[in-house]
Amino acid sequence: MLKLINVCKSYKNNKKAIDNVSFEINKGEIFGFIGHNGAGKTTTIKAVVGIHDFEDGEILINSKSIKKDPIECKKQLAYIPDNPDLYESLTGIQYLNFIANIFNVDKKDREYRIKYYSKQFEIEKDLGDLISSYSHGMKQKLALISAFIHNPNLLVLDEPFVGLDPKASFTLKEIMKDFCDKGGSIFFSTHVLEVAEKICDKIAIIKEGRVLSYGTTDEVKGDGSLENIFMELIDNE
Ligand SMILES: Nc1ncnc2c1ncn2[C@@H]1O[C@H](COP(=O)(O)OP(=O)(O)OP(=O)(O)O)[C@@H](O)[C@H]1O
Repeated sequence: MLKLINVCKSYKNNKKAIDNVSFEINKGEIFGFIGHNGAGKTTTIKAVVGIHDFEDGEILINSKSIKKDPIECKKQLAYIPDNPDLYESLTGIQYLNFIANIFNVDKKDREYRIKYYSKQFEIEKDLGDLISSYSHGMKQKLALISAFIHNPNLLVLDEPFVGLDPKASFTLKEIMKDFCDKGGSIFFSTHVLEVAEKICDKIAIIKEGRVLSYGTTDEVKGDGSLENIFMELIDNE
């Protein structure tokens, strides 16, 4: 579903933010991307979703190149950044309909998905209110609901658990598992190692733009905990 082959990106200062990053996410897999602050997670994510160009390598979404076929790739995915900018002067429901319009989602499907996900995240009764009146967590929930509106094949989430209360975090984990059980794929970054260890099929650990470890969760953590392996790799490499 998503394949990165030796992807390199530098910013204007010529320092490589990501260096030869390669990994693959298959249909039905949850993939956790972990690394310290400034490791290159957001840069990789922005390259995957077509926001950042990159000098070398290739990124394929469902076998299509994000460089050569960006529209087809973007139709397949939904991306939620770590600090989503929503249109504050719209109500929640107006925003969700706006996103549904962009992706040409028909009335029946959008109504069903809006109802289903807003109920799951318990913001059904707030959808008529202006986004400017929402708390940080409510905005995060609205952004997450918008990601499911067009039933994407690939969900790309940058730090999706930040700002969510424990109940909403639990709900999101359940929704992520359900989404992948139905054949979707998820690529997400996180600093919450317990969550990664619990829900991910595969994990990559990145440091200073290079992938230090990559494989199934069991392969990456071996006999230890993910936290131990992470600390070891980050301190020693
Ligand atoms: N717009 C930019 N211009 C120049 N350098 C940048 C830019 N964005 C990121 N970088 C640099 O690229 C490297 C990777 O940053 P990135 O934001 O990808 O890290 P991250 O792993 O997402 O970090 P965090 O966990 O703090 O969000 C860092 O050295 C950062 O300073």
